Amino acid sequence: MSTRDPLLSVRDLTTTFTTDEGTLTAVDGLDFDIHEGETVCIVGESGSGKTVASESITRILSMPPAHIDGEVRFRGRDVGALSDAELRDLRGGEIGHIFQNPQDALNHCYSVGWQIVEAIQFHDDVSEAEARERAIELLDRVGIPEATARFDDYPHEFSGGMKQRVMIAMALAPEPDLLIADEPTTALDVTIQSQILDLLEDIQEEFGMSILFITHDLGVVAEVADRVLVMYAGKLMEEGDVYTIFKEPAHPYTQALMECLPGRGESTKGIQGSLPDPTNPPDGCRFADRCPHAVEDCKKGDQPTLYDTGTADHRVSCVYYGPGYDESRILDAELSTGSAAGNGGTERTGGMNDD
Ligand SMILES: Nc1ncnc2c1ncn2[C@@H]1O[C@H](COP(=O)(O)OP(=O)(O)OP(=O)(O)O)[C@@H](O)[C@H]1O
Ligand code: NI
Repeated sequence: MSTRDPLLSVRDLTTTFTTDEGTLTAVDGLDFDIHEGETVCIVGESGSGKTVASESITRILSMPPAHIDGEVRFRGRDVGALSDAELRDLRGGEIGHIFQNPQDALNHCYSVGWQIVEAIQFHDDVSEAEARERAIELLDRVGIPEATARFDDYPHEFSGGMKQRVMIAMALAPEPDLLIADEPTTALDVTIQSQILDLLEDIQEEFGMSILFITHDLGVVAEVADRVLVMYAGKLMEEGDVYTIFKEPAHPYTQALMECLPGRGESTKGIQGSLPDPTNPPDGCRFADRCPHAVEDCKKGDQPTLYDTGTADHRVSCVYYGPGYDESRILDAELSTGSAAGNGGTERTGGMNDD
């Protein structure tokens, strides 16, 4: 990794909600960077805080109920210090967002063409005719057939995959430097899903933007990521480049996720047990209750610090990588379950998923 300044730098990001059950900590002390042109994936089970983390960056979350602490810098600018108007400019400009459900993000009362025109004009002072022309180019670029003819169609006249393409066109309209994509393909069937992933990849190359991609699907991670952040119960458990994460997953949680990989979709059996109560997280490692390797130290104090594994830019929050422990116990345990990355259908022996 180079020493150039990151495009986005997030430090000690902590987002809490006030609920009837008490303070719910959705994201707890998250640190990460995104460099220019890079695709960073946040992966983790439902409820681990992926969406809240990504929506805390540009503060899409309404505040209150959310309370956001920590530091977010975009191109060196302190995002936390921006006014509401500046935040709106940031969201409609340098940072684009696409969501799982284009249904919710598109306005049913306007043609898709005009929604893109609006997105262009929000950012650029161009004539309506020019914005219209650019909107058609964008629709064409994201693979809407007969873009000119479809400009005046309403969202309901598009299929799910086509609607997602329209959303991508809208997000691209202001030529963002960072695109935040929160489960953008989860609602789509597998064929359409891979077309959309290919589209995002092509567009990224063409526009040179960075992508923060959120998914619970390691299959998708393998396809799109340069670097991976594994989140669990609001904490960063492991980070590394995509090859390292798939070849040498270091955290028992990451290893457990890998084991769910072949059954992509509904058939995934998942990891036994469930996430801890976010209003009352346990001491020690948040995953300790579900971890086959947990020892007493894992249930004491704070979440372990992120230890270097010895592989470049690979860090893991697990006591076994700290002083006095032998990490080979974890790494070898992983090896014995066979290569998890994409071999498909391997029945595993022993451990977490056994009933
Ligand atoms: N507005 C809110 N008020 C209270 N709690 C919230 C709110 N939004 C999210 N949470 C809680 O924050 C935690 C993290 O939620 P988040 O949606 O970020 O998870 P996720 O990793 O994106 O999950 P999924 O894969 O299901 O999208 C969860 O416990 C969730 O219930
Ligand atoms: Ni989410």
